[in-house]
Amino acid sequence: MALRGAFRTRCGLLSLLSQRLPHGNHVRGCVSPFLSTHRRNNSTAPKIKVDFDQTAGVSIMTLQNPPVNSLSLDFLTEFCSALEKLEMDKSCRGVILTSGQPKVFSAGLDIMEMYGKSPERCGEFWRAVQEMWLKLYSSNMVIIAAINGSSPAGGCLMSMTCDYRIMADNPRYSIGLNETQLGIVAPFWFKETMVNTVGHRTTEIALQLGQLYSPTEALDIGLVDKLVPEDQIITTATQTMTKWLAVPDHARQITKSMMRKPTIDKLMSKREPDIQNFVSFITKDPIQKSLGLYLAMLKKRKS
Ligand SMILES: CCCCC/C=C\C/C=C\CCC/C=C/C(=O)SCCNC(=O)CCNC(=O)[C@H](O)C(C)(C)COP(=O)(O)OP(=O)(O)OC[C@H]1O[C@@H](n2cnc3c(N)ncnc32)[C@H](O)[C@@H]1OP(=O)(O)O
Repeated sequence: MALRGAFRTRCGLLSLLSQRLPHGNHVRGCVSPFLSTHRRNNSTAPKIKVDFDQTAGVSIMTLQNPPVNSLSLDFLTEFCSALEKLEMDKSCRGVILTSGQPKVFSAGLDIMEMYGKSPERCGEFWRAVQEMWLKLYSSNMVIIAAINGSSPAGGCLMSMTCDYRIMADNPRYSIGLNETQLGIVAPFWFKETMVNTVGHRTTEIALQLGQLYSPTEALDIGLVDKLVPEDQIITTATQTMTKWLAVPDHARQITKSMMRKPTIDKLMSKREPDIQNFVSFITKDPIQKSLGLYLAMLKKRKS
């Protein structure tokens, strides 16, 4: 993908931005003309499809927020509500997360939710992002990601909250926390989720470079656990789920909690300051300009 190439160049968008961005304070509604016509998915169709196999005790949650499953406020609200229902249903012991969109698992946080929005709206959005992470990372259910497409930034975060990650073996797909490439910063709980997944040193390199990995590279560093041909991703996830569900729930759940609790507690105790940090950071002029340029680049590479 052309964009992946751009992400990997040292003299990419970020250095361009550092040369061009003026310093400034808060911004309101700096929407550039091209964005006013930016196609949005305002459909009221369900953004999550849940197929529950009662016999197996497993649900498949299919993300269907076209075109790229970006994590908008509406999407996150619907996702959290669907996950909560499954969590409360004792007959559901496992969830497979996958995408109904071609080539993309999730494009990450919806950039339009962070661009030209009021501080109040940004705060509401960030609370929903936190909620998604908290619900997934602390779930008692076994959650397996069937990553059937690219999964940058928030999409990678979502995948990393799962207990096991199976990715389609397609070199055109990529996964990673590429926030710095947008001129933004992965917050501490994104960082800690990655440290818990691939270790400190790999995370240090990955986050500073905003690195996106091919499936093979992701497998090498342990960002995903298994690669399979795309048409085998759901059968492999189902087989893997059977293995995980063979372990007594209470023992597995206590172990999972023991591994994840320190990170969860840290966000729980800092939720409000984390929202304030996000709002004050994202509404700054240079950050808004950086996001605007990134959106323009996304748009331009299509033409
Ligand atoms: C003291 C300091 C403290 C600092 C810390 C404090 C706070 C932290 C601050 C900020 C944290 C923010 C964390 C952010 C996390 C994120 O997730 S940001 C999102 C990052 N996502 C990306 O970079 C992905 C960009 N997209 C792509 O690379 C590609 O779209 C693709 C996913 C690979 C799919 O490619 P393709 O199939 O070719 O599709 P198109 O590129 O043509 O896209 C179709 C349309 O979708 C639009 N789009 C794509 N991604 C997004 C997105 N994430 N949000 C919104 N819209 C998106 C794209 O522009 C196309 O639109 P049009 O059809 O042109 O209208």
